[in-house]
Amino acid sequence: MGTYDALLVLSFGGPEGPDDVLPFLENVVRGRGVPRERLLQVAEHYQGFGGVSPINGQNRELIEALRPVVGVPVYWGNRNWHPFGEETVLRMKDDGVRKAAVFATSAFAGYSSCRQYYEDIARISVKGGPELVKMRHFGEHPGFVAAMADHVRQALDRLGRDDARLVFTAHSVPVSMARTAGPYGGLYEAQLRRSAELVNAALGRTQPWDLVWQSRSGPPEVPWLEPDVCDHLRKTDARSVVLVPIGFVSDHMEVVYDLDTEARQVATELGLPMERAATAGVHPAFVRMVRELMDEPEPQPCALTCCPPPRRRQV
Ligand SMILES: CC1=C(CCC(=O)O)c2cc3nc(cc4[nH]c(cc5[nH]c(cc1n2)c(C)c5CCC(=O)O)c(CCC(=O)O)c4C)C(CCC(=O)O)=C3C
Ligand SMILES: [Fe+2]
Repeated sequence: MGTYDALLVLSFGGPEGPDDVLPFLENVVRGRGVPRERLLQVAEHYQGFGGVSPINGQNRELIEALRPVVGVPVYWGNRNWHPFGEETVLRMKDDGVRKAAVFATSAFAGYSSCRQYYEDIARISVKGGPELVKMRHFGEHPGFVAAMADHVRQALDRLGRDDARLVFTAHSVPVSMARTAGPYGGLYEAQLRRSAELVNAALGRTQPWDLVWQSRSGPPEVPWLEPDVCDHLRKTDARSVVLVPIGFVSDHMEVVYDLDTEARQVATELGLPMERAATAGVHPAFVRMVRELMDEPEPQPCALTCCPPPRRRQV
């Protein structure tokens, strides 16, 4: 059994009831200069779903699917909500785990999607506890691509039209963060484009596709990646659309609110036929990919200079 004696699924975390919502959001934006109005607005998105983010259920399902496949104990820890990574690592230490593979539930390069997970690992690591080895980016891995391609195919079938345009979406980030992603910059967007191209190719499609952004936050004067998915739907000349949330590995709040609620409403207003492809979730090819990542030679950690944290406004 490889070099790892456990797997740690390291994720974002999400609220599990109405009273969790604000404390969770405060954890997310601690020291990040997200305006209070945005926070309250996002709180409403969560309250619309009974204060429960789908992300925890998705992670529980993923972990159950991983257990029989990875052959070592699987642990779960989050950055922003219970079970916190800090507590999980103490449990791993008690259990005598020596060296754990860390699967961060985020596929691409960038501060929010990669560096911040290294920061989590540094923060939660304890003396005498397990060594935590973060697996590499996987957005271009054949397992991720196969899972997404399958889900796009299913969405195309549901749509039942031959004029569909694939509109890939990912979480917007500040332009400054996109510029400094990866060792040479621009890697978040570059990896997303390659991943989208691979999914398109796996489907045998040669039609053009789009990559657009969603879920922007931050103060309005700070530029974030554009166009926003809803603006894009208003402008597109496509006759029908499949939204493909390539930037997310499971159907969490950004997907069920920003796509299935907001973007859906725009499409309905426009009379634009639209389906949303499922995220990778617990697709068998995606689950197998995690095992394959664990069997690879131990990855070199990203250089400390890549994907630097954004400069924060003083608060
Ligand atoms: C690139 C990226 C991913 C994709 C990679 C990955 O999947 O990791 C991602 C995922 C997620 N983001 C999530 C939730 C939130 N993100 C926020 C804020 C922000 N995200 C950012 C970026 C990203 N975020 C950024 C640059 C900010 C601005 C503040 C900051 O610089 O940090 C805020 C604060 C409110 C708001 O501003 O919207 C919330 C609540 C959830 C959980 C959803 C659930 O509960 O189901 C998930 C999976
Ligand atoms: Fe986010």
